[in-house]
Amino acid sequence: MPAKYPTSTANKRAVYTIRPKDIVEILYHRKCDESEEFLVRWRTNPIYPRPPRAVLSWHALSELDDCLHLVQLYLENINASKSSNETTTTDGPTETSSLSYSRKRKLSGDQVLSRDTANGLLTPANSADRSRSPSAERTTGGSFGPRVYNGILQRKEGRVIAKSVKKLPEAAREDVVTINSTTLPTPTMLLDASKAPTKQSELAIRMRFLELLKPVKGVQLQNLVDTTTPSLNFTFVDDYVLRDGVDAQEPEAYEGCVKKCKPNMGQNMGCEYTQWCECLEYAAVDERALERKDPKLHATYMQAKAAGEDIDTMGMPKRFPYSAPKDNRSVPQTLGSYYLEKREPVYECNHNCKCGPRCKSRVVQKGRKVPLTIFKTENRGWGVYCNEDLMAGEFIDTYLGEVITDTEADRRETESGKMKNSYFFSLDKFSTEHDGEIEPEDCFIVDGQYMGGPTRFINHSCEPNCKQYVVSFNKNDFKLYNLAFFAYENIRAGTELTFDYFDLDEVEEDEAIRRREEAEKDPENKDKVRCNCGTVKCRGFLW
Ligand SMILES: C[S@@+](CC[C@H](N)C(=O)[O-])C[C@H]1O[C@@H](n2cnc3c(N)ncnc32)[C@H](O)[C@@H]1O
Repeated sequence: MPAKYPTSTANKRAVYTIRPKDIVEILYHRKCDESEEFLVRWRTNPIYPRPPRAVLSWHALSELDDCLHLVQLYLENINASKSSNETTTTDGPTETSSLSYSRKRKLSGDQVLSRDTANGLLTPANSADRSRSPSAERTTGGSFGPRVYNGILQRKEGRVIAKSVKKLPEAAREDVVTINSTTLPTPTMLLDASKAPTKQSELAIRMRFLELLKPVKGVQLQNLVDTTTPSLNFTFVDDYVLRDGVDAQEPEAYEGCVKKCKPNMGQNMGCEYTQWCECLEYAAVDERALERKDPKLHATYMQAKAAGEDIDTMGMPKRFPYSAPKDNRSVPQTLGSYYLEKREPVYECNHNCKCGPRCKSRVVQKGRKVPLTIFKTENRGWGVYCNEDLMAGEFIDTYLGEVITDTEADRRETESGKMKNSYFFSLDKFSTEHDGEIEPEDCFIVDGQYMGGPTRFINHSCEPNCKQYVVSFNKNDFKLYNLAFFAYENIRAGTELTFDYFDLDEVEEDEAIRRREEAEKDPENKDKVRCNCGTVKCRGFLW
């Protein structure tokens, strides 16, 4: 291991908390005096690239409290190098997916730092000898980076820096390892690091994630597979986070049902008569009821529908999206089978409506009611299951995240690189590509990578048990609406929840096998992300 000096400063150092913005990366770790320490590469001032501004220095875990996400990234790197010869799965925050309608998932690999291992010149294992002799360093060839040392930290101009090795007593300097910092960590260092303990840091990371998860009621974390934790570089949110260029109507401006709907209509469930409810103006027409009620209008409607023409359906009977609430509250309201199959947008009532809070057209807006667990899968990173049985049509939760413009989405995709997964979900249900009126480039995109809810951990399956639906509380806003997951079949408690990221129509088994075999044979596909959904209808690859 590198230098023995000066572990005695550990207590003094512990008062400092290091700022993430001062760190380029964490390079290496070791166990020292029973605690795990990390070798940090500092962001150096280009004008003073050498000490006293430290380039590299060792830090106790307690000093890295604000940088645990960087420690986590480092540990993922170590694990990836450990298992580089094994089959790896893309996992956690470092991967991506994309969801839904037209925007294709792009993705990719992870944020594991790639290194030019061929250039690894010095290793800590043998550096003790070399470290005492600058000439040893020279024999490694190449240009020399500043020395690596256990600097004594001091505070200066609001940042933590280390004193130059030259300021150490002569005797102590002898013990300081000197290596070329530009080529770290070497493969041997990584190998050594892979053997050093990580229990304390893993526990600290786990505790930090549980803190992040605490405000998310009814969601637990479970890992029976390994010691990892979902990315700390993630914020749980309970609503969309609107970014530049995305504007939402004020809820006061939503158009509600105000003319005939009343809280005490029919069975005291609010909107009772579908042809009167203004919120259902664009909802699916109940064709059988229309035929019964007005055969002439029905014929006109059917003709217009067959010709693909727009027709004003206000005043026609519509299909309610949800089953009626039961007195027995243990029976949830469910999405009707018509909507479940046809995937037509669901329009819920809003707070400007006169129907009141008990109205049966209010389900998604009341939020998640089912308890979920984010759990580690064997080969698909983190996934989600529900702790209770779900009925077909039961609402699970919405997909949340930052809502961004198409231009911003392009910028993020470019920035994240060719193989970077995106976690994008396009709000393009009403785009011209889907017979709507919004130009595709004007559609917003939900990016759930760094902000979102538990549904962001739901994995893909080519034969899913859940589906995503468009749910709007504001029938006139075609750009901003909710993406809601509903159970597509009865799902037993503890079964992983999945949906089809590509939202493809059902593919027959033979066709899926044909596609899979074709994809596997194509050498172009060697860099693609393999789908591990394990279903008979698996199409082979995610992207
Ligand atoms: C939206 S995330 C789902 C949560 C993710 N598993 C995690 O650990 O954060 C999508 C990523 O999960 C992984 N994934 C999802 N479904 C998968 C599948 N069927 N097979 C393999 N990997 C899958 C892929 O790495 C994908 O990029």
